[in-house]
Amino acid sequence: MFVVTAKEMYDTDRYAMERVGLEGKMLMENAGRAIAREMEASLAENDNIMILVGKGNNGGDGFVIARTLLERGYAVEVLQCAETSDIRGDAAFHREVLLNMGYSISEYEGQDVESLLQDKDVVIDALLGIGIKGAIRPPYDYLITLINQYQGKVLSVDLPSGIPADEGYEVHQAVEADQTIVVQFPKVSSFLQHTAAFYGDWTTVDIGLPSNVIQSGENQKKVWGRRDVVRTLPSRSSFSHKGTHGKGLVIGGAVAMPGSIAMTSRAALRAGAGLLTIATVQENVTALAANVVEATYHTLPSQHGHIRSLGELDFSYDGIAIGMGMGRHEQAPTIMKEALLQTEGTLLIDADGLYALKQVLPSLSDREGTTVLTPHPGEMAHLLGITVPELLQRPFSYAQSFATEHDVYVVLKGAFTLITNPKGDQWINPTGNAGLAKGGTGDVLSGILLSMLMQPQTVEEALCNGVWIHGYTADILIEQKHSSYDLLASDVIDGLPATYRNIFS
Ligand SMILES: NC(=O)C1=CN([C@@H]2O[C@H](COP(=O)(O)OP(=O)(O)OC[C@H]3O[C@@H](n4cnc5c(N)ncnc54)[C@H](OP(=O)(O)O)[C@@H]3O)[C@@H](O)[C@H]2O)[C@@H](O)CC1
Ligand SMILES: [K+]
Repeated sequence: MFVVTAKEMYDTDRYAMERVGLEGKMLMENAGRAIAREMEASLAENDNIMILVGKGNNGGDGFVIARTLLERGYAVEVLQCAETSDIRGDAAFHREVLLNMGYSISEYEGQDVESLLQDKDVVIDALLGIGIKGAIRPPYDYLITLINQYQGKVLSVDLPSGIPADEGYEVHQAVEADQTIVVQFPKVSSFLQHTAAFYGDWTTVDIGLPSNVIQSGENQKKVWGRRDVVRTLPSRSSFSHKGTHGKGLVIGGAVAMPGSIAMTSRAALRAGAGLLTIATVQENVTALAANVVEATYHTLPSQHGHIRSLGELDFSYDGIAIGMGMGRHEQAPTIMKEALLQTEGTLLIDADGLYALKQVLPSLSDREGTTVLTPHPGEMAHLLGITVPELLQRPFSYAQSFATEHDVYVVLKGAFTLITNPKGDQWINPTGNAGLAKGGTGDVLSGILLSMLMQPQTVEEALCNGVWIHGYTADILIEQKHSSYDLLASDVIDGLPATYRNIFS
């Protein structure tokens, strides 16, 4: 499923009209009818419905929705919140059709909308769509405030009015929808931390727009769904052996932090790694060996409880993960630089490793092999030299510029984990829940990703599948046995068998 910006949506619209021959009126008809059909699932037969219609094409959709619902017998009142002379083009056309069918339209002229809403069960918000620019102007500011005070159900058309399609905007005022019916493609703002909640539950409707424009465009954004996982996750040959499933190495840990590396390693093994070696400080090996019995160990020289150097470490592995529980200390950048230069194959860098990386960033360009960074917003902001709020305003652009500049894959963790490849293509992961906001879940993700990177699939597939599996496992655990309060990172490791059984069933 493609995720689009306002520009991509307008380009597609133009292409459909100018090149394909789908008229704007027809698209609006398709949109309004499909949205009305979808909304019916949330409506009761005798609901009193108010549609608030704005001046642009979002309002145009509103006229079609009104007509469709009226024809189906619903009690619908249409409140046009713009001057008739300001309504133009396809929206004006569908306004006329509504009137020609014998239905009436009330115009907003400063009347008491609050009391008009009092006897309504549902408000349909068709005030503003992807054409919004700047701070909300009257009368929409007042109407949005009223909608948000209103106690009944609020259904938004395409976007909750006031929310732009794109990233990079501060939102001061917007409709808090219970449900949003999105035209054709989800917009970027449904995956941003500060705007997603305004959408409520959202779903898309197909209005017959072609996807060629987006498919042929640069820097595509897609949601990675269950079907993608089932399609790409390699099943195992009965003739495979442990070497076929990847020989991995995890470098990290310190005396004060033995848990991280244990979780990464257990997760990697559970997720399917064939062989795993843990390289860590000698003080931790005995305890770790009792905990992760399937791994082999390489002891590293230590100083003050952390890794002093990588010593005689052998780097010939199918995949290497570094950084978890390593600590932030003086030797860390030198260790990181060595790992960057010595690892010929795939190198995944997480946690403290990312802080060390910041100091040796130029070495990234000396690498031939695949590099994967798995930062949370704090780590990503540190790497970019910006603040977390700045990053969260534009996570898509920042992840993209970093990935393309440094020729790396970036897995930016968050409520909507974003995977970016070095070309700048992006995938959004829809799985996961608040239970994952707990220490150790990042270590577990690194382990799953390390394992995935060693299986026969592309790097993109490995990362998207790994992130999906991690989130999905947490979702199943919350649904069946845990809650978002008590879920632990190690529960996610223990939940992996059920996930695999489910995917391959
Ligand atoms: N393929 C597609 O794309 C299809 C799209 N479709 C639908 O069309 C929608 C996009 O329509 P659109 O372009 O007319 O924009 P939309 O948001 O309705 O209105 C913008 C108007 O609002 C105003 N305005 C702007 N900012 C403002 C503010 N801050 N505060 C107050 N007012 C503000 C501004 O007027 P201005 O005040 O600048 O004169 C402008 O004229 C889209 O979301 C979808 O629902 C479907 O019908 C079919 C296929
Ligand atoms: K809207």
